[in-house]
Amino acid sequence: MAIIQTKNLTKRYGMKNSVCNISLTANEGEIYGFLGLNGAGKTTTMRMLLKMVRPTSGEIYYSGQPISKLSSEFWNQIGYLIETPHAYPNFTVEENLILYAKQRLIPDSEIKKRMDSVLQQLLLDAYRQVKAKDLSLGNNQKIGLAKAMLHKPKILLLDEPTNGLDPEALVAVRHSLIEMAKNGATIFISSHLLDEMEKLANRIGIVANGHLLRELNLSEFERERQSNLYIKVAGSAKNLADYFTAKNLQSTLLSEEEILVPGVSIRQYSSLLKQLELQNFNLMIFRPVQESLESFFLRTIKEGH
Ligand SMILES: Nc1ncnc2c1ncn2[C@@H]1O[C@H](COP(=O)(O)OP(=O)(O)OP(=O)(O)O)[C@@H](O)[C@H]1O
Repeated sequence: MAIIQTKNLTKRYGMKNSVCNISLTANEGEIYGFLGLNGAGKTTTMRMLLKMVRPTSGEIYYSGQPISKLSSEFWNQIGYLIETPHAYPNFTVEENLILYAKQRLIPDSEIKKRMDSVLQQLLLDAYRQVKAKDLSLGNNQKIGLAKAMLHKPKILLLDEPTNGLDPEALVAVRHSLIEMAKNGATIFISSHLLDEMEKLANRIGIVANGHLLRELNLSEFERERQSNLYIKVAGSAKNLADYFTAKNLQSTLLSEEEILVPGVSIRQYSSLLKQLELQNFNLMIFRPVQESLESFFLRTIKEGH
């Protein structure tokens, strides 16, 4: 079921379209990675989804309801992280969260339990009594995430949520978000951290210059990402590259001993392997490597222009 949907969403500032005819869909339980370079239009789209910015044209629907018709109770089911600072600087982490829980109308009897759970999930437990102004960048970001998650929202909108997080925190946040999505939450994340998104998202939207170039789910991405053949030889990979060139196959030299050959299907592997052995190439590694989301993203943007 479509939970977040936009139709021809557009935002113009002066003569420039920051967001141009974006039609996207995030379904129930999906983690949607909204990917784009700096200035692509991600935050502007997020702001429109959160009613912080009025679209120039186009529509936004939540669970099929136009955004203008949504009740205030509905907005209570949304959690978001969009701008810094996330907290009152002179309040401790705990004080900030209690204040926020009250604003979110979480019953007093529930607040401590929710707060304990979120602080533990986000590895923020040890900082409960620290004032927000004394926190590191990453821990400040975690307060923003804790606030977004505290009331167990059904929809989460997160703008660059993993900014400033260390590797341990990245894993913790990833697990928390995956767990929320498994429990039915729909999570819409804008990011340009593609390695992280590859581990997290099960639907991807690629935006460039305000346009949505591609939207695809995980199985479509699996089908479309290129498979490359990676070969390492004991000796000179340049000779191997020349051999492929003679066979009209392009290749990329990765180092003196390594080479990447795109566009070879796995069915061709055994005959190619035999040919290379016949040519006396001393093969050390011969295996497929999947194109990364980063490479797919850059290729999509390049082709989209
Ligand atoms: N209030 C505004 N007035 C004028 N132009 C704006 C305004 N807000 C955003 N823009 C422009 O819209 C474009 C998209 O900006 P946006 O912040 O949405 O990009 P982004 O994808 O979130 O980038 P980043 O990854 O750097 O945060 C940019 O060219 C930006 O300068």
